[in-house]
Amino acid sequence: MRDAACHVAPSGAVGAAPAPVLAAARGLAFEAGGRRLVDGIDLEIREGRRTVIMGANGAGKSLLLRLLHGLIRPSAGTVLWQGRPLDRAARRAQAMVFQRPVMLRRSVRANLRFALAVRGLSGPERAERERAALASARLEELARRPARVLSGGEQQRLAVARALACEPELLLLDEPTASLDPASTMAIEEQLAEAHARGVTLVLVTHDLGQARRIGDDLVFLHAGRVAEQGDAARVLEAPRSEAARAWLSGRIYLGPPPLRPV
Ligand SMILES: Nc1ncnc2c1ncn2[C@@H]1O[C@H](COP(=O)(O)OP(=O)(O)OP(=O)(O)O)[C@@H](O)[C@H]1O
Repeated sequence: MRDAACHVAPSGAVGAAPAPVLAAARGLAFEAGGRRLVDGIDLEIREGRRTVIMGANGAGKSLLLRLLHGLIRPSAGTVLWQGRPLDRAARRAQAMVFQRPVMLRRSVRANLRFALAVRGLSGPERAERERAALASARLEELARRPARVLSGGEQQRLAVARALACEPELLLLDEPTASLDPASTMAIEEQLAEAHARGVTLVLVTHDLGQARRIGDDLVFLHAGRVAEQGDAARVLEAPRSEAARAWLSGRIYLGPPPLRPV
């Protein structure tokens, strides 16, 4: 990942070649309502890394995630996937999990089946992925229950398992544990740890400092639609260099520049 002058090597990899860049943003901007909400973002997501995105409410974290996933089109700049502009095939190599799980009005099992059906898998392979997803979400006992009656934590475990069942190379998560209790949060983090161990690259938006410490390899701190700071997660959390990150991490309210730019 990089800002104006900062390239971040994978942590602990002194002298080792950095992992290849999987996804990148180049001069990424998004405008709406006469304001530039995301402004000039440059970053690189490296294969197998866990990147945490933090910043105050309204800093542009969700917009950045949506831009990276191709859900919204940038007003300027580009999202690259393995060095090429993001296209349909690249989007299929990604999955996204939202703060509020989006469940079909069907059973837990049918939600998994629906996600897998569009992937052109053989019957046995679909059945195996379905079994593995139910196990990783610890929902075997609830497989026949309507997904929408599950608790918030159960639904989010299902959402993560469903996204991972499609075997994405990159999983983007937008505050997946924001409304969950510590036990449910830990269950989601275990799913993410398993996925990471299998080589899935993770990008996670969170306000939870403990979670950022537990999960983050790299950290991108946004302020007013721009990257205020990025680097090794432990370093940014312990010794932030930007005033925006310093203020936020110490619980102060920072209203300093740059404001969201009118366009
Ligand atoms: N389609 C849109 N049209 C106009 N403004 C928008 C649009 N989408 C987002 N915004 C605004 O852009 C800013 C950034 O939104 P975003 O959802 O990315 O923030 P965030 O950092 O994820 O915040 P939070 O931590 O509260 O979830 C907010 O001020 C929001 O109101």
